[in-house]
Amino acid sequence: MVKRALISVYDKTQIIDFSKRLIGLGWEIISTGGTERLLKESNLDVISIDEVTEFPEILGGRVKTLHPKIHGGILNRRDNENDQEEIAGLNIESIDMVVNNLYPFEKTVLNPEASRQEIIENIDIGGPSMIRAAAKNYKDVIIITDIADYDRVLNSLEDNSLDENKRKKLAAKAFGLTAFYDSMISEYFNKELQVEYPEYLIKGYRYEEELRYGENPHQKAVFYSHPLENQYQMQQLHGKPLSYNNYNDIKAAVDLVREFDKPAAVAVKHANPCGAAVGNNIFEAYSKAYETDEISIFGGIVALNREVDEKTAQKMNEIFLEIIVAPGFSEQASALLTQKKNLRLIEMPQTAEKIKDGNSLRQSLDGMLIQEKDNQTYNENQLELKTKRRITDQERKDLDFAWSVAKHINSNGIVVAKDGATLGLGHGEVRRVWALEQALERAEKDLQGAVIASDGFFFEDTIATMHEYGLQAIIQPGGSVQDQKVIDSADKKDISVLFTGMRHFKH
Ligand SMILES: NC(=O)c1ncn([C@@H]2O[C@H](COP(=O)(O)O)[C@@H](O)[C@H]2O)c1NC=O
Repeated sequence: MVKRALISVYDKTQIIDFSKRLIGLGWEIISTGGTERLLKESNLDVISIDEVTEFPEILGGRVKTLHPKIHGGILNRRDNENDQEEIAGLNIESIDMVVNNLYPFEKTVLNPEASRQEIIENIDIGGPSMIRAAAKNYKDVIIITDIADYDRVLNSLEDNSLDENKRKKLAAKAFGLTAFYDSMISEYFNKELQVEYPEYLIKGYRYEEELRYGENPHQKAVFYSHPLENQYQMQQLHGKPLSYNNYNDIKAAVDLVREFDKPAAVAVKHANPCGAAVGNNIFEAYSKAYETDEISIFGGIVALNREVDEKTAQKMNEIFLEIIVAPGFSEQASALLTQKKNLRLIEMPQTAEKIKDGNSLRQSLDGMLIQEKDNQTYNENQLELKTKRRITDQERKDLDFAWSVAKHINSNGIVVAKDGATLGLGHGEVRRVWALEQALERAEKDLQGAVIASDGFFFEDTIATMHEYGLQAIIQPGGSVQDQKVIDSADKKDISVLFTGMRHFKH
């Protein structure tokens, strides 16, 4: 029996060559409208889909291959007598290969000019149905959904090596594609309907690259990208490929730098900031962030919310940095920084923009935890000075700055800040007062006029330690049963305590 392939492709790249080789191997080709025309123009012998279905394409192409003659031809079990009798009686001929790629839903959805109608028309129905049918019957039918597989499959046909396992691999890829395709459609509908937490959470990711390793060299790792997300549009301008830890560190640095309107710089180590500052220009911001901790920044990841200029680049070049992320690099800055082989430069316009609303996802136990992004700082109406001592204007600015930084450090977190720069940071301590002690010990500088931010409420021990170091202003959410005790002891020690009414734990 002559083998028959049904070819119906939106993206017609390489389809002529593929079809020629397939015909050369003795196969017959059935094809749909546009694909058929193209192949016929190249003088290839093609059977029109209408000849098989004895039914015209209808509804402007919405129904072309959705027909029992097609699906029966694909789905019949070659080793099942009943199936064979049935299709013979109905004059259905087997289809042994399906070559298909789908209407470009992804591209259409991402096109801001596309109308809703165009988006809907780009939901392929017949394609996924054929793909799934062929993939289900992989024992007898070859399913090709990727242009990159054309040569591989032809080679295997030529040397007779397209065994069941290889066909199963093609089928697994095909089911992955249709699920991925439907995930985008479902996300699009839910977004339009503003359904935040749908009954089934379907998110499709596309394989991007293998990473050298995971958090540690003995762990394998890869990166998958989401087709419809564009919150972090990275373009790597220079340096080695990114590692697994690089991805996480970049996110940590960028999320923090996006808090600020003024020129800002953030240095990150192990996904926690080791220095952050705002300044009148990006050089000043970077210099101040650097001075927080001139040791830890070494080998760190730096994010900036303004273009990197030559002067800043010169200063950055004085030490070893792993990555610099910024909305841009001046020509001179780029020329200087690209001299360093081991430095990676990432351009990301979003470093200069606020984080958009939405959810963050984290895989946990056997599922996925979803929460709204921590996109708020505090509610102005709930901001309350609970103590008697007045806060100076500079302290108020620094409290705001420190509070924004505290949001981005692992809890329990404490930030010591002065003049728009961190002096010391205490992260991820199991006791808050330890985080405070760490931050103060690290500050190592003149603490006169410095302020403290605490991502969660604290007890009297924090006030006692502040007093010991001569610190006089702290910002915190409040909300503890011991709040009054804290306020009383702060008043006794002439310390100002500003309540935000909003907590910022980060785990
Ligand atoms: N409706 C159908 O029966 C149908 N069958 C195949 N398609 C799609 O039509 C495209 C190919 O069309 P053409 O050969 O006319 O250029 C492919 O992307 C294929 O997935 C269909 N189109 C959409 O659902």
